[in-house]
Amino acid sequence: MGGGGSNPDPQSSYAEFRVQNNIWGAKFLDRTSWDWLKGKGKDDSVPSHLWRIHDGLYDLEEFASRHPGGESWIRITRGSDITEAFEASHVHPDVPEGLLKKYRVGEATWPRRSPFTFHPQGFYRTLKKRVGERLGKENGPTWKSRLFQDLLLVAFLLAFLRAAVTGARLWAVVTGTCLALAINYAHNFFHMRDNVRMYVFDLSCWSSREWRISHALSHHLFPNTILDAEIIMFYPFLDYLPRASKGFLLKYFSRIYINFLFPIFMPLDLTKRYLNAVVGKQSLHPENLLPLAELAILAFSRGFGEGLSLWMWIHGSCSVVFLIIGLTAAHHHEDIFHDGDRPSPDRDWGVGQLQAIGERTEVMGSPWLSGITFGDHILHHLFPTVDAFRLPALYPVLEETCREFHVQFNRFTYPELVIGMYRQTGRTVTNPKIPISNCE
Ligand code: HEM
Repeated sequence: MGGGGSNPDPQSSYAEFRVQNNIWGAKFLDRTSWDWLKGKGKDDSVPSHLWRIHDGLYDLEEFASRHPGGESWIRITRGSDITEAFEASHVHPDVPEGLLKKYRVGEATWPRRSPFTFHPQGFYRTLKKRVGERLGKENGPTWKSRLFQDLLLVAFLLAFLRAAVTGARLWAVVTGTCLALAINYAHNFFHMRDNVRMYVFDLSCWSSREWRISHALSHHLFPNTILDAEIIMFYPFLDYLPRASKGFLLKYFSRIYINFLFPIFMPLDLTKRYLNAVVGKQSLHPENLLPLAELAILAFSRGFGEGLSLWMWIHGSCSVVFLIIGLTAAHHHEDIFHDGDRPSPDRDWGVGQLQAIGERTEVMGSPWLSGITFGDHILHHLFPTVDAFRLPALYPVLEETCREFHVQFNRFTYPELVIGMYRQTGRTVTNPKIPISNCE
């Protein structure tokens, strides 16, 4: 990252190492969420049996199984710095912070590798306090939210049955579209404490368990930096970072050919997961078998060849719809911070989030539309455990705090973000102007 004294050194950072050495071919199977976690642990230099939060070292082994948010969040992050995850996950921090004291075993004497800070009087902590007060005790899913997820699931199941009975490609495409919308919303649920609706995500070729790492712990906490696993998800086909070394193909043609690769990205991820399971590099969990169960149903009703073809149409369409919505949702535009651009002098984590996100004006404040198109993105990034249906009520608090700290959040129309996304793929020059500043 450009600027900022405690930033990770790009040359030694595992994330950068992965971009340069671990992309494709023989190393293809190594590029997983679990590898990102291992790399982060290496970068953070935290003893492998402990967890770091701010400058404290904690032994959370015994606490993990009692963690109200779910055991896995704690287990998978052992041996790393979880400051950002801890701060962002607890909108009511009093109880978690009180509990922490019990598990403190030492002091971390080396600086954090993260570029971000959480000053008690800074932007994020101030905003979080106000948001906590505004929400009251409740931040989990509302009944409307649960109903919405269930309706999206039912739409997928009905379309799937229709495709299985008729064998029609059109119904396979409708099924894939319904699936993409259902998993977009299911992403709201995998950020929360463990719950059954988060597994809707696993009906697709993605895995909620892996996305809790590559998306919740990586992308969400370090958006558009080299610590963001999603920023290099499409490398070497596409590179969103403004690098001078970008070759001719990446610079001029990736914006064209990437569209033709959309249908295969999600099925490729599933293939990688299964291959890694075969070679013993990762284990499969029951929810990872859901796409296979879909294939079995289709093969049973249509025969293997036609069933496989339908399955590919469903997941190819899902991949296209999901990626079109996801890539144009909020993060890629030339006026949005990408690693290498000059960051704001205030390294507050919340300000960093504002710099790396653009809000789409068309869906802002409307959870029914935002939920299926990754809208209300800024508030969702800042408070990922708060239900999508509770976010619109938080805009007045966000706006008031932005005014007070002299920061603003980016707003774009959808066409601006689509055009910006394609232009960003060819950007080679870093942005010296600070997109959002509260210091100059
Ligand atoms: C990797 C780090 C962590 C992550 C990602 C995480 C995630 C979560 C999530 C998703 C929830 C549910 C939030 C909700 O429903 O509002 C939660 C709740 C909670 N977590 Fe964590 N957590 C982490 C670390 C910790 C630690 C270290 C502690 C304390 C030692 C802790 C204590 C709690 C408590 C007490 C709650 C319940 C809070 C409430 O109901 O208001 N968490 N956590």
